[in-house]
Amino acid sequence: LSHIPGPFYTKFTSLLLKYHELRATRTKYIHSLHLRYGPVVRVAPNEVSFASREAVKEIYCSGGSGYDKSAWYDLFKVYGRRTMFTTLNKDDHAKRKRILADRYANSNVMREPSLNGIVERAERVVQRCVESLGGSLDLYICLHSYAYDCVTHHLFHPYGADSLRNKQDEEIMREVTFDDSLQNRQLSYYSPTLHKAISKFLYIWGVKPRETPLADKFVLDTAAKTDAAPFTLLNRLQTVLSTQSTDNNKSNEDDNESSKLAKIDQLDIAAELLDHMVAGIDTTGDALCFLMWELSQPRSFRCQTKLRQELLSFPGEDLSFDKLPYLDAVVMEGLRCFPAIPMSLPRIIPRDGRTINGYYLPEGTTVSCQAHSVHRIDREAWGPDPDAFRPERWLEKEGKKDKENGGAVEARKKVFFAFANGGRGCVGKHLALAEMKILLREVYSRFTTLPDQTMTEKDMEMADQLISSRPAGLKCLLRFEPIGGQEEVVV
Ligand code: HEM
Repeated sequence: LSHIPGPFYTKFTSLLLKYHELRATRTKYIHSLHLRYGPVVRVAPNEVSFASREAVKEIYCSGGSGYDKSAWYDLFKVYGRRTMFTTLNKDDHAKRKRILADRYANSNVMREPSLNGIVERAERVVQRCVESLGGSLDLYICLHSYAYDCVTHHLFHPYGADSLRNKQDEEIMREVTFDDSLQNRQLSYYSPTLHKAISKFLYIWGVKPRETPLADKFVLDTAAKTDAAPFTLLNRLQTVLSTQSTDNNKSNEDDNESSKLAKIDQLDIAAELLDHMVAGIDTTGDALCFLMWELSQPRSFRCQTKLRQELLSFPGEDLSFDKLPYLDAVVMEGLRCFPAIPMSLPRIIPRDGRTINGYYLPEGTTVSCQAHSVHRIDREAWGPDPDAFRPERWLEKEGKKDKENGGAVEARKKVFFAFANGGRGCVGKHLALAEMKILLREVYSRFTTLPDQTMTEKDMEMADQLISSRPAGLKCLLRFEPIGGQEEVVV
């Protein structure tokens, strides 16, 4: 890869990259290389990072699902099983996705029983805000509880969690959210032998493996239920399992639709559900946390006020959000500036190699895009102020040049990478967006939010985890002021 732009040492070694991975600063390091070398940069002898429209399209969307995932995803196996997320090749992935994608379709998420569960949980957050009046509220905890309760509602209803009110459920959320296994898991990936040899010492040094016994047990127990609500993923997976057993009793000639799907057993069901539960907690929790922190800064008061004005002009019942374009713009801009998964999503160059952005890459090269850079480097899409939080960029009228590119906002949406892109993009996107919009509507139509004075910018710096990113201080204290005085807050 020596013909590709990048620091000279990356021709010979990946040590600096690994150092940044261990320090939880990989995303920022790669971004600094993009700022210096442009949209294509060699980051290790066998790895290239891209930050361009063309690369996103080729790596993640060509042939529908883009290139196969790299073996790095083995780190995320659950109960020793591969899930949809950890499946490396696209055919197996497509089989699993066919089973469950309809549970995440917008039409299923926007159904009343699904949506009402989210609204109920958002009201519990408002209750917490009310209780905090006169002091501050740790939104980091509160929003992770909200995300946990919402996602388990969608996966398991009526067996979803209630961590916003129940301490035992909160313990499960904390176990997942405060996981500190980054370094341990990286070492097990890069050097399994060394990892095995020194694993006991690692524990003594505080470099712990991922351990979530409470969450594991909760999901194993709940996944065995056979009477979950029709809109849930558990219901869908149990139905497939029972159809599969019936089909096994029929002759081969009778083989039907289920043969096109991956075969699953009870442990696969639990693994898939645990994966989705974990995928739905930190992502939505952190995305909302960074966004509400930004809205609470003096520099963004203008946006907070504009959002409130819109919410108060269309109060209440309409849950489709059609009449709330500024809310949509705030959420999009939040996910652009603070994507919960800001880092590289590694894929492998297929047989015979490929050319991306004019550079030939041989088979087996690791390639990736990271949302943090894709959302900033392309000045044509983002303009001269990519680091500014400016929701209006999602509402701007088209200029002449934009028209040629298919419209300013439409063009921007094509580069938007917070949920990745193509057939392996985020299946929970509609659920996440509904959770975010409902929560912001419930909070900002009642309160002004301000940062607590004990908080520092450092507390809210982006700290990489294995796949997502969280505030470095593991807290986000905000103060809530009722817009019409204390007695006006109606939950
Ligand atoms: C703001 C919130 C969220 C963001 C930013 C987000 C982002 C992403 C991204 C970038 C990916 C691709 C990862 C990769 O290629 O390695 C992904 C995949 C995935 N997400 Fe999300 N996600 C969010 C919320 C959710 C929620 C609520 C769920 C609910 C269950 C979910 C479930 C999944 C699953 C199962 C996959 C794997 C999809 C596949 O491999 O086909 N996500 N997400």
